[in-house]
Amino acid sequence: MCIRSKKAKPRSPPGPRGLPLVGNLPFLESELHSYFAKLSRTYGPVVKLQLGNKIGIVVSSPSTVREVLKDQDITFANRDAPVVGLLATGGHDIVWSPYGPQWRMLRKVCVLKMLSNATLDKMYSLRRRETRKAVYYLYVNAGAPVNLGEQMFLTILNVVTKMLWGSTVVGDAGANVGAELKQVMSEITEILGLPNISDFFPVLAPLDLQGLYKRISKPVEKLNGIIDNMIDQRLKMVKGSGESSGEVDFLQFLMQLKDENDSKTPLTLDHIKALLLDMVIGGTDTSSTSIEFTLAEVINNPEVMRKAQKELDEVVGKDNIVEESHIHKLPYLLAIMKESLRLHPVLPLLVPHSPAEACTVGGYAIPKGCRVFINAWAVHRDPSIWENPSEFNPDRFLDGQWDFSGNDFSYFPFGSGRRMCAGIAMAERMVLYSIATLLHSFDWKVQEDKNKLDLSEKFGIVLKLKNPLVVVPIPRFTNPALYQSEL
Ligand code: HEM
Repeated sequence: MCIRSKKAKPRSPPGPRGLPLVGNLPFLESELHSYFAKLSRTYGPVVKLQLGNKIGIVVSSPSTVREVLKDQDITFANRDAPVVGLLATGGHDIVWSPYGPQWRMLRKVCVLKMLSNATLDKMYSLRRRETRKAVYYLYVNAGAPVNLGEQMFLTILNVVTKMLWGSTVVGDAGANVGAELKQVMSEITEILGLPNISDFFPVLAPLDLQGLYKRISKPVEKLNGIIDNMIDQRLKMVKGSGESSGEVDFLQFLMQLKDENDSKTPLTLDHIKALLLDMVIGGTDTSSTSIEFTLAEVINNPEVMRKAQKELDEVVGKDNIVEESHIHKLPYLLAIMKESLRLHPVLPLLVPHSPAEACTVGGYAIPKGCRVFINAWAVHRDPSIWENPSEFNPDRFLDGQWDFSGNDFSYFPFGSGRRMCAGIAMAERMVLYSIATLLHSFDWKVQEDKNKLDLSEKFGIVLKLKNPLVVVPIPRFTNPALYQSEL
């Protein structure tokens, strides 16, 4: 229910003046998250922007975020889908579906079945294998600078795609698909991150003035081709004519679910394709970028690295390798992940929400259908909430006061409420297991000509490090057998 005052008509939120027709569009800065934080310091926790024909609302205090994501959760459960985003998934996926029966059915399949702890447990061997391969690669290249961000992206991409269709493609075919996916995904995410006139002036959308729709069409077509091919191969396997490694994967599971067809809202092939896309696009870049930021922060804070390695040595030992079963015994490591996601929430403005009806937030009028940016990045660095907010200090999370549940509106890196991240369980496993393995297996040094790593951020659909994380791994184990690719 929307909260409406019966007395005075609520005022429009304050915000910077714009130009006729285009409004504030020409003044948007490329680092949107820090620009919005600056506006909030001037205009307050609810700011209005005129973005062409569209109204943008920036929300950036715990109490106003709570009004949006908790008190009026249902009203704000819609998305304002970008034109190019809809082209990629046809609107059949979770991320861009409007709040309704289709979204509910997809989310249920995803959270309760595909990404449940039970299913994720069954897939541990896949995550382990890919992580061991990465460790071996780093060992072989020890002592020399490696692009750790790129390595982590490839590792997570392999983990995610193996979980999606690992037993569908076997051998070299899998590696080729990985390389092709990396290419098309970087093209798609780059275009998704660019402001598009078609979103701000829907009447102009058919003209595609910046050519973004045309540009994204090619990689989207390729991505669809890859996924169609996976589905074809899986269908052939069902008929008994394909190879299989014997492991269960999401695609296999979704095809079974489609055939069972026991829901009022049936799962179609279009849904399956769109769900796979959500997992690849939504799951890979977010997780690998978090790993990258976390390692970069730890390397810049040698005392944190020392404490993390001490904890790992005590729990895992130095003549053993990290397993996922160790993770719950590593509270300092969890505090490191939380602190990294506080300083660098990889979706700093979440995914834009949109109210289904006019309502009020912070006492201001919020029009139906506007684009709401929830500035998690600004809340996570608010000095009235966090002591020395720009300092990387995992200790602040050791008392367990904040978690990933989204119940506290001072800390919500995965969002909160109905539309919060559907992949938290998987993200937590992949990120913690990777950073535990990287810190346990290696010491990390910056390149000789540098004292510290530059942690400047670059805004995009996913917040990234501006400069690639190039660092030097130094093996910690005396027994070289612990670095062999698969133990
Ligand atoms: C560290 C890694 C990750 C972070 C920080 C993260 C964060 C987020 C955030 C902030 C949202 C938007 C919440 C909102 O708009 O209110 C989101 C949505 C979503 N995430 Fe994640 N995510 C991560 C990894 C993953 C993974 C691994 C998957 C799946 C494999 C995933 C699947 C999704 C989906 C499907 C949505 C859309 C939910 C909906 O609209 O109902 N995410 N995520």
